[in-house]
Amino acid sequence: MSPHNNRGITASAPSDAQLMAERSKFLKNGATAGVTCVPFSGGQPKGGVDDGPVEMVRFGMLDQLQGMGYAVELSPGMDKYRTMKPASDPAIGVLKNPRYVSLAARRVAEQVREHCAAGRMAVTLGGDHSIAMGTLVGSTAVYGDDLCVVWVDAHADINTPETSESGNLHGCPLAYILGLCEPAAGAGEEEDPFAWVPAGCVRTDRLVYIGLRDVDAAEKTLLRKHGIKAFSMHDVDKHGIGRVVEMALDHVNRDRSLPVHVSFDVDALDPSVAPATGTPVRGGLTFREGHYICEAVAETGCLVALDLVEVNPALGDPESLRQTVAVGCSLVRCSLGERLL
Ligand SMILES: NC(=[NH2+])NCCC[C@H](N)C(=O)O
Ligand SMILES: [Mn+2]
Ligand SMILES: [Mn+2]
Repeated sequence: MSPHNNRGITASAPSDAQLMAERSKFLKNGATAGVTCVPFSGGQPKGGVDDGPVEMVRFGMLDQLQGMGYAVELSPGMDKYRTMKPASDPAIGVLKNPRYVSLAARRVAEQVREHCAAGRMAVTLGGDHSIAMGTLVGSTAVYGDDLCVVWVDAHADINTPETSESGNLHGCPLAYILGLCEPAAGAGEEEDPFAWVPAGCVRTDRLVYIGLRDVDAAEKTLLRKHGIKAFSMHDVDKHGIGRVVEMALDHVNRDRSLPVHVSFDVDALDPSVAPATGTPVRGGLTFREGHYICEAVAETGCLVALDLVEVNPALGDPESLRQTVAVGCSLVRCSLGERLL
């Protein structure tokens, strides 16, 4: 192809970076990915999910983003997430590792806030899903309650300390974010390590779920009580993923004029597609359905933050690990604008 147009003026093709900058409506530095790796497993009992980010990076995640034309700005000090575990962290009620989860999420919040404030696309690699408490505090600190959340998951992760049966905080982040938790009466940081989370920083009408199929009874009650929109796998079967994503975005962001944060739990995918994860549930999204969600959100130009969580390289054989890490990387690439054609 000739670089000259018919007026004889040299027209240079726009660079990938220019294309991306035009495509992201809210990012002043949309050609930079602000990546935060969070090797953290304290929100659930299985070891190994803390190796998720390292494995994704080893698989080439950052090089792949650079190959797409992104500059990568990596948050420093990821090893600190492993060493910041308090010496003593007894359960508070049913909640396990509450102080550790709180410390880690608080640090995530600061690192994500910095990326968002600099106008970068904030990409957070987990780690278990409790870290989304941090990512959402970070993104809403910059975008306020305009921020829309698309939560892609087999689970609703909306248990309160009162409703959680497991005591695992990766099942609770949205309850804190939406402000559904009773403040521990008169409690300071010691009784309520999550007092720093701005309750209600995400509005219940700006949250939408895709992929649900394992929701606790008390969580169903909460979803109904607060009128939170959710598209289960039943809805995906009924309408098809194309229609579901359109309806989901119409619900939170009808005019596609608000910033969007996608929190993608890899267990939303069917275990045949993403086997290496701590709480797999059969009957999940296909490979294409998962990618379609990411591509369709990318096309809106509204994405400002993405979490990719719950990849656990310790679970399953080497092929399960490879497959899950690879799919994690490709979901991130699609979300950041990789196109099939
Ligand atoms: N992020 C996840 N994988 N969450 C699973 C949560 C499972 C269950 N609802 C619980 O609260 O323990
Ligand atoms: Mn899940
Ligand atoms: Mn989850």
